[in-house]
Amino acid sequence: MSATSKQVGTAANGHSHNLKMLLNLLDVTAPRRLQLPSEWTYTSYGRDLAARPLKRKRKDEPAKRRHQWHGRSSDHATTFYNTPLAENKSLNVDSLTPEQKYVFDLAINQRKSIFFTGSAGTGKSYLLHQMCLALQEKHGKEHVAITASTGIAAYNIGGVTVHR
Ligand SMILES: Nc1ncnc2c1ncn2[C@@H]1O[C@H](COP(=O)(O)OP(=O)(O)OP(=O)(O)O)[C@@H](O)[C@H]1O
Repeated sequence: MSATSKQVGTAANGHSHNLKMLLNLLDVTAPRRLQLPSEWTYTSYGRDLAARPLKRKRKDEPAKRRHQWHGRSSDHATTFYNTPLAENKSLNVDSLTPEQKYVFDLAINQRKSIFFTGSAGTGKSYLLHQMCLALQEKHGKEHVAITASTGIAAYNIGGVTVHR
């Protein structure tokens, strides 16, 4: 009976000790005095501390680079020409494969609304860039909008997200 009580007592003490350790670790009681390196801290204050240099860095980024990543430019053509895929690429219809040429012709010459797809690396992005270049040449850069449903997809094709 006494052994059981002792065991219970020890367990309770252990819990309280563990709780104290946890509170110390999380520094719930005094978050403002937290001095641990940011990667060791788990309080919201610690996360704030860790995020501060990133926020500062983001603020210091040149405006042009921010436009490039977040597509905040109203000039879609500027964003398009800043993407790695579009760099050093000019309109070259002769470079297209017969399948690419077929799709290109449907969209650009026959003005059809089209959906094209294919396996990875079959040249969809390349074709899309060529079509964008052709449309920009035909109608002017400011009249061609390139959009995608997610930020990463938009960045890949030099566009902006649809909701912008
Ligand atoms: N007609 C072409 N002439 C020259 N290079 C091409 C042509 N078509 C595609 N490529 C090149 O082939 C590679 C793959 O093409 P691309 O990235 O357009 O494929 P994708 O179908 O968009 O791939 P993913 O589905 O993985 O995004 C790229 O390096 C691209 O420049």
